Amino acid sequence: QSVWGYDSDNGPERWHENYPLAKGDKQSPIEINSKDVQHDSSLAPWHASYDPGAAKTILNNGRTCRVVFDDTFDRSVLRGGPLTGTYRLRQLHLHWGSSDDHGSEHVIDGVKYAAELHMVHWNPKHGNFAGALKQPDGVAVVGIFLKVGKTPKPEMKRILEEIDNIKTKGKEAPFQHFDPSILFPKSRDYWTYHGSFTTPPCEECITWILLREPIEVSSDQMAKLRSLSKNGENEPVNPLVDNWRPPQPVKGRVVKASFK
Ligand SMILES: COc1cccc(N2C=Cc3cc(S(N)(=O)=O)sc3S2(=O)=O)c1
Ligand SMILES: [Zn+2]
Repeated sequence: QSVWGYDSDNGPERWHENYPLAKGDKQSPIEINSKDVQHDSSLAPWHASYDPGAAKTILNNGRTCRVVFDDTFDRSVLRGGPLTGTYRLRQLHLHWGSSDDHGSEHVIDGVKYAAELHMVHWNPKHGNFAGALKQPDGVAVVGIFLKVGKTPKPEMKRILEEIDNIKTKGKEAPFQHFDPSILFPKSRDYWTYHGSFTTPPCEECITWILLREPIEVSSDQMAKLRSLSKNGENEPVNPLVDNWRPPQPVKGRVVKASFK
């Protein structure tokens, strides 16, 4: 049993026992209510320029399915939007539910999406990732909501095709020649606010950029994601589902919107 997880004995309500930052006042995710959002006309558009050759591997770490990228130089970068400078893409991963009616971490006007995809970037001006964690502007995460619909986005197929090779905890497979920007929806509209990792250690070093337009997946694709296991090979099957943290107190933070 790992120190933290999403079960009753090691889940979000108990993370603060080993990770005190979990009780901070800039925690993520949060519930976004459009009536409280402030349109900021000074917010610039954001730009991602990713090198498909930077993709390395896909892994099941027992808590999520993660694609890892080469971030040893400015190879796949995010800039603009609320960000100052260039942020390097390090990894992407997902959070999902046990059924299509929930699974996202951020909740928008009461709506929970079936899943939420996070693209994690860090600011190399802080030397390395560990250094970036200690800075309020150290990390930028682009969040994309996954909605179950009739016209699933074919670009998700590449990730889901790999699931069969990483069924159990600790499994890893090569994952190359992949440009994650194909996952972006048409609209570049976003919300942005300052928050934290949604998992321990819960550092408050993240500029969140949440895309307003969800991408569509099929119910079968969601079932594929739910076929991942938390357990290792030859251990009792423990489905990897509901790996999301519930919304945390906003504590006076203002969410800005790039759109009216
Ligand atoms: C010192 O190693 C560290 C320190 C801090 C975070 C992490 N990571 C593991 C969880 C985690 C959760 C992320 S989320 N859901 O907020 O986008 S991003 C992320 S991580 O960077 O891969 C590793
Ligand atoms: Zn995440």
